[in-house]
Amino acid sequence: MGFDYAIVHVKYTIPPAVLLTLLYRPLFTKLDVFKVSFLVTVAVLATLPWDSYLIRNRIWSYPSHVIAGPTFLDIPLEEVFFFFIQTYNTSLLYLILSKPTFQPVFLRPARSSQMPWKYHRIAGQLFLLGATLWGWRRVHENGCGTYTGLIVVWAAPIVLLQWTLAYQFILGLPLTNTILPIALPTIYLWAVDTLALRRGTWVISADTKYGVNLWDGLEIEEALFFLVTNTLIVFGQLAFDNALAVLYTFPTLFPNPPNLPSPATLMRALLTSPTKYDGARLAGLQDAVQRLKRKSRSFYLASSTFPGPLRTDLLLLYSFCRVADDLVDNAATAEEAKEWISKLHEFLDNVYSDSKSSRSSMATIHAYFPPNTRSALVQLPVAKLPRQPLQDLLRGFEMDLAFNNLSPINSEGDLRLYSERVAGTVAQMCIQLVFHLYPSTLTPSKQRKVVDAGNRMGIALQYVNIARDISVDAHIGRVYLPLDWLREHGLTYKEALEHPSDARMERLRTRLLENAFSLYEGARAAIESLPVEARGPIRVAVESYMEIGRTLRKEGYTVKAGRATVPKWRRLMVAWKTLNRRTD
Ligand SMILES: CC(C)=CCC/C(C)=C/CC/C(C)=C/CC/C(C)=C/[C@@H]1[C@@H](COP(=O)(O)OP(=O)(O)O)[C@]1(C)CC/C=C(\C)CC/C=C(\C)CCC=C(C)C
Repeated sequence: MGFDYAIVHVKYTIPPAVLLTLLYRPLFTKLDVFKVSFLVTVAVLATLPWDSYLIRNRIWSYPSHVIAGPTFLDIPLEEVFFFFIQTYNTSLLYLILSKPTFQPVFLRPARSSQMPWKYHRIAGQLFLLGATLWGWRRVHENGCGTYTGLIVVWAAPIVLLQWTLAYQFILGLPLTNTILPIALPTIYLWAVDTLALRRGTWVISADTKYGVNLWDGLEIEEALFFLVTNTLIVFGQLAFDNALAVLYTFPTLFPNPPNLPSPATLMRALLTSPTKYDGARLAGLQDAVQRLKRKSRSFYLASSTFPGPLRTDLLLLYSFCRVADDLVDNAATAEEAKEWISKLHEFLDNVYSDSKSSRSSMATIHAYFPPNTRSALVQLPVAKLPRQPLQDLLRGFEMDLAFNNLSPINSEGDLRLYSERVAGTVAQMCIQLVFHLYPSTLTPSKQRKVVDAGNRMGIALQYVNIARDISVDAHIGRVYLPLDWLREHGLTYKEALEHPSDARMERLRTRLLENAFSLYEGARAAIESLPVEARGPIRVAVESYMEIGRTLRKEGYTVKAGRATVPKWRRLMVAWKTLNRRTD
């Protein structure tokens, strides 16, 4: 009896598990727990009979002085624990590395005659079939290729199934989602194995191995075993995510998908032919991701912390708000801007009208809006959003048009109304989307209170936005600071437009930021009443933006294109701290 194998765990497998858990803990959703538990269960169940066979046939063995003693199906418990912890560690690494990627946009729609990567699929299948036959022969020969053959015969059919179901996803995703989560734990386990074998923790029988080392101390069979098992785990995660992407991306194929889908539902999603994928929806999502990436670094970072289906809806909402705002802002004349707003109102009339068909809405979109904006309108998740905040948002844009050598913002009340319309509404819609996806246990009146707090938070964010953009806005003939504030500081509207960096304007910026932070302080506790899946991500979205306000309050901040910017490393720090923090 000994503890060498247990010490390998204490030294090499448990510390990464703790580290990865701490890193991913704030983002760990119920769906992640379900996914990891499912894979761990499958991995342990699939490995036990195989490993038991290997041990009983003395392909490998454990000297009695290195294991504690208890076994299950002749497998030392330390080894059973290894299957569990390896699957857990590799799965968590995959979850962390794949988090920044919005995976649904890597689904490929296909026409029946033209399956993307058809030949890659066939080549992969032939290779894995060939490998299985090759392994089978090595096992039958019962010579030095036996152990390799047993690894291949056991793993290749499972990889073949995973490949057949998810090859498009596997081939399309960035390498950070595929090769990297396989390579990192494999190399790590190769290093651990080198140390363990050198110390004789486990021994491979000389008769059933090739006797070839990848490097001194690492047998080729062991190297293959870790590579193959990590591939099984990551491909398992990818197949699972492929199913989730199909399930949550195509409401016409899967209306109201459950938050925790059953294996049967997942299989149905995986078996859905790519010819049925809605190409327009995928294009809309791709446009939305690119739009967010280009236009808002704060919300782009925050978006990756949201769970999949909520991320989809928020991206589509962002895309609509951005397109509408840009159409109005980039219009050459006030007349043109007004026309865009009335077209957008007509769009809302159409999509919220019971009597108009979706075909007539599409016709309006095609007749009125430029091609590069259409996907944002078509994909707006209207079924999950009330009409009122969208309409108020357009009324906020209308207020922008009233700037004409004059300002429509006379008082602090006007500023608040404007900010409520352009940003309070956005916050209300974000919360509606959260409640739609993750039904809350709060009473309707408490839910309304949360929406009200969200509204105030939206106003706070808009104040920060205005404080950041004083110079940029002055260049386009707008000063959003209330006229009575300007008067209190002896400034006329014209002076404020011409001298946005005047010391008095700086004092007004400080006053606006104070208001922003006081609204923020009053509203932030309500985030903790949101469904648990949304709390951390909403905190990140809010804090990443408020960090711009904190930067503006410090002296000597960096300005890019006339705007204060927060360096990437600081945005990441804020996101990380925020995810781990709780407001009281
Ligand atoms: C994570 C993610 C994808 C979030 C998307 C949020 C979203 C839908 C944002 C829409 C943004 C937008 C283009 C709106 C049009 C009107 C506008 C310009 C509003 C200002 C945004 C600033 O964006 P940006 O800096 O890119 O704008 P400009 O370059 O100046 O054009 C706003 C400041 C509004 C943003 C407000 C929110 C995102 C609301 C945040 C509040 C919550 C999520 C609720 C908090 C909940 C509680 C309970 C307190």
